[in-house]
Amino acid sequence: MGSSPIIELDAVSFRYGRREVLREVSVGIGDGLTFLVGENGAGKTTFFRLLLGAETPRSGRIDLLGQRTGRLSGTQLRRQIGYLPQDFSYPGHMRVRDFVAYMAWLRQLPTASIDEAVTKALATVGLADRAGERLDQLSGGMVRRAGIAQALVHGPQLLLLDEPTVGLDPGRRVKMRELLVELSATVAIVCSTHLLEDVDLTDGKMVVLAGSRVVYEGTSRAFGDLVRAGETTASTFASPLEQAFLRLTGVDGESE
Ligand SMILES: Nc1ncnc2c1ncn2[C@@H]1O[C@H](COP(=O)(O)OP(=O)(O)OP(=O)(O)O)[C@@H](O)[C@H]1O
Repeated sequence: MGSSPIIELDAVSFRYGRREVLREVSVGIGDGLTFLVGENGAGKTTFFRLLLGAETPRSGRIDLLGQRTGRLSGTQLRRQIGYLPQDFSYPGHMRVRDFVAYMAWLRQLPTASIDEAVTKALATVGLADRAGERLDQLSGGMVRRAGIAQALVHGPQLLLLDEPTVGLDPGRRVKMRELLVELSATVAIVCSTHLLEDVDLTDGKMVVLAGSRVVYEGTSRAFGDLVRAGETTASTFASPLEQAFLRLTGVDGESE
């Protein structure tokens, strides 16, 4: 994992009205794969919206790709970042290939390169053989993969994926994790999840959000070690991984 900071937050605070979401959060994210982990409502989507300039921090500084977020133009954002929103809505009637091509065109990829870029993006996510099908003919996991294809088709420097595993069964979540690990060799990825099973504990980095703070920032391997070394009794039903998470986040049971 490289050390160049792609995302840097310095003492960032944000609230919706009286609801505090981030309190003086400082964190740096570099190359490779980073999992942004937090319970429902922890602020993962808000974190992405702040990066994208869709929300403005109340205080603090956010640098993205070496520039202060507010100063990046819409065009720069579209070209350099690939985003898969959590509530990924897609035109079901469109064919997979046409949809990804349309998204490439929106990101202002030169027309002459679109065909090749779409073919490459669909092959990368394992959808080459479904390119001619309508999106509403795909399974949930395939739709998410089409969502990733549209996010990376224009060759961005950074992929922001908001809960790409939502609604997927355990087998498909494992496949998604494998895909992200593979992709992260060529593009920096921040992937949010509330499911610890999604995190690759052999590689990559983790940022854990809870109580408006970053409660863990480090490699996921070190988090795994922490888990194995921990002797918590947070919940007898939780796996060791969940126990460590519950201890860090101070939550024992369902939130919200
Ligand atoms: N537009 C909004 N106005 C007011 N409160 C909001 C708004 N959007 C989010 N919130 C609140 O801010 C907090 C953080 O929400 P956010 O969607 O960022 O969390 P999350 O970690 O992405 O959650 P989830 O895993 O459920 O998607 C929650 O308490 C949520 O209810």
